[in-house]
Amino acid sequence: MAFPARRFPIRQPFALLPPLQKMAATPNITFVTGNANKLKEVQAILAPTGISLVSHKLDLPELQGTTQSVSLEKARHAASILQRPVLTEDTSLCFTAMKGLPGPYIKWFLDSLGHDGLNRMLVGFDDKSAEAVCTFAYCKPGKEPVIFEGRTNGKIVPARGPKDFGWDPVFMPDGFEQTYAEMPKDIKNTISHRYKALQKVLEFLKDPSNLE
Ligand SMILES: O=c1[nH]c(=O)c2ncn([C@@H]3O[C@H](COP(=O)(O)OP(=O)(O)OP(=O)(O)O)[C@@H](O)[C@H]3O)c2[nH]1
Ligand SMILES: [Mg+2]
Repeated sequence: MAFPARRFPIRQPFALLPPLQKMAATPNITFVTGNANKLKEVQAILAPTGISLVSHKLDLPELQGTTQSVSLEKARHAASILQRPVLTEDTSLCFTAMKGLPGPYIKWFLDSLGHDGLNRMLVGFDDKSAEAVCTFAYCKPGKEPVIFEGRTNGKIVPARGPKDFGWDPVFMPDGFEQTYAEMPKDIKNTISHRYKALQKVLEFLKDPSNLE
């Protein structure tokens, strides 16, 4: 199995996960998101599989609750509006020192406080560790969604790198000296919370009975 060449500094041996494989049958998937950067990453990660992704932009209500409950409700809602099977995604950024907060509310913390504010939230704590969590949910209209989670551990650092995607500049994954924003996209897309969750989505999609 070919692995991407290492073109980035690492602090410790770190195994890159394998690229996703071409699928025998390639379903059409409706991915519902209002976030263009998420869509680009999902398209890039799924490219080797042959799956064709139809994207649909909906501004879905997001209930308060755990990462899982927010994801489940987003998927139920999207399937009910579009009346077809859908894939949705919700991303959390969980600070260990804050017992998992901001978690699913990271979007609002980031919008209000910016990168500097996210760092300042941790000033009183020695522990700067955080977990990026991606939760996909697949749902058919009227049925219960199935969820798939991917997690990547790292720490919160002063912003470094391009600022075009969310909190990427302040998240440095464990084993790397670069933030998500600084590292090449093809590296982020092989270690990220999103990549790990999509691996599980693909396992599920390989079973045709799950798509009926
Ligand atoms: O630096 C980042 N690297 C990532 O890999 C990543 N994935 C999501 N995000 C941001 O985290 C919040 C999640 O909120 P979120 O899951 O509700 O997304 P969203 O509302 O933008 O889209 P969607 O809900 O329509 O899919 C939003 O601010 C996203 O921009 C990321 N930031
Ligand atoms: Mg959202």
